[in-house]
Amino acid sequence: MTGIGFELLATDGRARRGRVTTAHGSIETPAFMPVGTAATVKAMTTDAVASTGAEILLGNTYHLMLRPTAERVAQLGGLHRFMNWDKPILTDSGGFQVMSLSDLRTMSEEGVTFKSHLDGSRHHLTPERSIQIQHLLDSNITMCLDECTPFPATEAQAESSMRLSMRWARRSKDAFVERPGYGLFGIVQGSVYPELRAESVAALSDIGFDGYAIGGLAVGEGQETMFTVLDFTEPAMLKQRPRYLMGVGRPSDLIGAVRRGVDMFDCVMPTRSGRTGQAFVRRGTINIRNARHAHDDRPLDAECGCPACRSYGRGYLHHLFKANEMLGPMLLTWHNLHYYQDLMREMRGAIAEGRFEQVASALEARLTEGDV
Ligand SMILES: COC(=O)c1ccc(CCNc2nc3cc4nc(N)[nH]c(=O)c4cc3[nH]2)cc1
Ligand SMILES: [Zn+2]
Repeated sequence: MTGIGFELLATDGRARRGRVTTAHGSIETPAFMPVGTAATVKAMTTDAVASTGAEILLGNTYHLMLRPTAERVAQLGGLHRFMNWDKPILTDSGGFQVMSLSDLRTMSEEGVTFKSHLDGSRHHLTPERSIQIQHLLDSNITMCLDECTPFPATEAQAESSMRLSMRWARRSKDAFVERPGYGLFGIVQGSVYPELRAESVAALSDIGFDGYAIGGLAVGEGQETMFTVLDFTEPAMLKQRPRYLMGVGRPSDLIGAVRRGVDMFDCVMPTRSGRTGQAFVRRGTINIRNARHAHDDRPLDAECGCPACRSYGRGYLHHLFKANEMLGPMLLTWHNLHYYQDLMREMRGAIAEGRFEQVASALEARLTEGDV
């Protein structure tokens, strides 16, 4: 098998149950990837991440090229060895992070030049350099360097941005070193415009990739627009290849996107909001810092089997956050990741049994019960 493998095991409507196979193991889909930006899923050991059921992590080219550099990670055995995670890793290519984190950046046909948000040093990222960095990291799934088209964008702006990304996709593919168990994903752009999305899907399919990400979403367009874009983009995408919706999302986003044929997800939501005291539970969300949890001895979610819910009450978690104790962010991060994996596992089972719509509607109905 050169590249990565993908088996489509079952479908239920447009929802898909599949399996991605890589050199570091397989991933059951639909799958959620915890974000491990700087070679760590913040506040979690890799054993803790594995205990939630996660089978693949996301790393970031942008952060790791700045610190400690890709060459240092390679020198120390690659990202798997470096961070003690022996399962698959996907790395984003850096374009999105440059635009959202660095300053003084200039875009050209060649690539993007930017100043580090850490120390102001200048850096140059091209498709070729991004692919080389992800190779040095020993990433199982490499992402093409693209431009995430800002939202909103006029059709002309979106067209020009998407076509640049398609030229960069060709250069990324030419720079990628094919290895069994390692793959390269293209990224569909085109903002909210059906013809541009279709042109991008066709361009990437002609080049040929191991999987196809849907980029340019979760950039402030809102859930309804995101679903509309999925509704007209997904049908044109190759069925025998994984689809990855970048940067998504909240539980209701995941349910709606799985319903529309997405196989893979990543988002900082469960980890970043966990650190600020927001817990995702089956009935909605809980802000543990709210005074009404101070005397409540119930677990965050009675149906959750995570270490936080098994051993601690809301009153204790409330105390930890009020006292700014580091165990607070650790436990809420662990809970959120565990809940996200439970949600994906429940959807995988439902698709396999042909009960997706029934299960998804019930999950969505419970979520609207609000802050509990
Ligand atoms: C507490 O939660 C948060 O702070 C928080 C912040 C941002 C997002 C949204 C992230 N959205 C997003 N990430 C993305 C990453 C991307 N990478 C590439 N290469 N190309 C893209 O086209 C692209 C689009 C994205 N959209 C979600 C949650
Ligand atoms: Zn829990």
